[in-house]
Amino acid sequence: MTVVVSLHDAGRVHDGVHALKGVNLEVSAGELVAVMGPSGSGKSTLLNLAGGLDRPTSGTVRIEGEDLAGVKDLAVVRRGRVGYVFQDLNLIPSLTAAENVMLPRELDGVSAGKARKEALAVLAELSLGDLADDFPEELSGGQRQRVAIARALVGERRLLLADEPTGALDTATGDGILGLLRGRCDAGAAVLLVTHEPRYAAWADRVVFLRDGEIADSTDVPLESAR
Ligand SMILES: Nc1ncnc2c1ncn2[C@@H]1O[C@H](COP(=O)(O)OP(=O)(O)OP(=O)(O)O)[C@@H](O)[C@H]1O
Repeated sequence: MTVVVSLHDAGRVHDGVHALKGVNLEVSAGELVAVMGPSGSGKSTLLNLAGGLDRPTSGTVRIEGEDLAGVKDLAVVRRGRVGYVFQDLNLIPSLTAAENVMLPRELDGVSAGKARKEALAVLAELSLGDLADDFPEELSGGQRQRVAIARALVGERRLLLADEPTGALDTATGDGILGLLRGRCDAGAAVLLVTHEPRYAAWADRVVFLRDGEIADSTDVPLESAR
């Protein structure tokens, strides 16, 4: 299987705090890896490095074989290859749901017409088709969460990163989101999912446990689990 993202001995120091220490991790196409661990163990830092939102202070991060240390503008790598669902939803309040989802594609040079078509298709997949022209403030918390997820999924990105994507959602909707991530994964994406919930980790192929910035354990999830 093609390795989509790899961290080699990757570390990140924030103001003297070792948020991540010498982490080695590879996620291949078709693989969903759940990242678990106590608060402050480095889960978000790991996701930020894997997605090129932040650079390591030691070690190497590669996305589809490309060493990010040699990339001047990480935004280009992110927009084209990485979908990221943030903990805070980060929707732009002055744009409709569809426009929020279209934005990363338009920034990539896709025409407005094509970007809208893609956005409407993903929104429909997330049962948000009727709300495409609503603004974030007109949506419920759960609906906003799903729009943020639609924005991460649009455009066939090879690497999807989700930081507690089910946080504001009820169990049924959360299961729906996991099903979607799993579907993208089975279609060839690599997915890294931070979650505190074992029921969601059961959808993963592998669970990585972080403690004090290090991988304390890594376990393959048996196929007969919740999936
Ligand atoms: N920008 C920053 N500046 C200073 N310290 C930071 C920064 N980001 C993270 N840290 C520190 O790095 C460590 C790891 O943080 P991180 O957010 O990655 O953990 P986490 O496992 O995602 O936590 P949580 O589950 O609470 O979100 C913590 O000690 C945190 O205080």
